[in-house]
Amino acid sequence: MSEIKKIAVLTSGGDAPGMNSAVRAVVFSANNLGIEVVGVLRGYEGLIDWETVPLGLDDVRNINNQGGTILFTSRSERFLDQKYRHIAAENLRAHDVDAVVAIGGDGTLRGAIKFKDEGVDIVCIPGTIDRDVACSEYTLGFDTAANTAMEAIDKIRDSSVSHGRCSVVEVMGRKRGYIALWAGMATSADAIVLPEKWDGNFDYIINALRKRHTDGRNSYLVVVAEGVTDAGKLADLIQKETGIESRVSVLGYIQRGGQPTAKDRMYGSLMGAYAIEILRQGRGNRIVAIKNDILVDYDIAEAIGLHNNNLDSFQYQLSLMLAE
Ligand SMILES: Nc1ncnc2c1ncn2[C@@H]1O[C@H](COP(=O)(O)OP(=O)(O)O)[C@@H](O)[C@H]1O
Ligand SMILES: O=P(O)(O)OC[C@H]1O[C@](O)(COP(=O)(O)O)[C@@H](O)[C@@H]1O
Repeated sequence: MSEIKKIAVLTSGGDAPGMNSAVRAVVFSANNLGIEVVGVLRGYEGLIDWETVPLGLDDVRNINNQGGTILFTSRSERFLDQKYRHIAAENLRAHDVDAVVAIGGDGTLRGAIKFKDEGVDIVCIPGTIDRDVACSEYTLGFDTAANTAMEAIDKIRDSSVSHGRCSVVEVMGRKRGYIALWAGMATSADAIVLPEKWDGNFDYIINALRKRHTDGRNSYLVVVAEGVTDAGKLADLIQKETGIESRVSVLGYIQRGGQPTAKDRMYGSLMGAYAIEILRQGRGNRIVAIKNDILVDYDIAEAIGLHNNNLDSFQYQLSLMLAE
């Protein structure tokens, strides 16, 4: 890679708390090296339409505490089409941009791989509340989302206890159960239903709730990851099979919003700065990741090839034991 004089930064896919800290660190770190930064609006869509803003220090000074992403984001259908990726690459060349920093989840990574074929140097930062980027132990936004879910479930439990009901709470995470596991354990859920462990059988939940009912307990909490089943149907089933009055709460987008936790601000800052360090070293087509709590980076193609559908088995076993 030739010397970097100008870069573009974008956020893509689901917004995640901490993305702003990463953008801020990218701008500060680039500025330190005399590299110009343009912010691309609405993820890959903004590359295709060349919707950009210049980003200087004053543009990013007070964004650490903001949820969402100041650069906006999108799920770009057009970027799936090579014709539009070519237009995006031509736009970058026409504006003398040497490299792109893309902050997003596994879809953003898949887009980055394809974009590489258009001759674009790209460094990715894992940003998604789902924590589903296999190469990295952490993805920006997870901590904030898990805390938001925990606080919401605490409140739901207050009502559940008052009425002696069963609350079934659905949390986000696509095919991964990290938000459910963390929020469920933190709120002492009676059952946590995870995609990674789901065998299509609700009997163990029904039996566990029946036993609690018989033992005289008067409130029940089931946390279910969205990747498993329809939470409303599960609440209906619980009511039908156990006689416990049941209600469903789907937490939805509150899990994506709100002020980032210190962890997301810190990791956003670290990952943003590390992305610029990778480019300074003349390396492209990398993804920043966390391994053993240390910053590392992988070739994007190698990272995409990694699959990790396992949950930490100690954490999982503990979640079962604590729900007894
Ligand atoms: N196979 C692919 N080829 C090209 N672009 C892709 C591909 N998969 C995803 N993308 C792009 O990445 C964007 C973000 O991916 P998405 O799955 O929506 O969110 P996330 O990055 O959070 O997982 C998509 O909207 C699309 O524009
Ligand atoms: O914003 P949309 O398109 O409704 O997508 C909802 C999905 O986005 C997420 O909130 C975040 O996922 P990504 O970060 O992979 O985009 C998922 O947990 C959820 O399934």
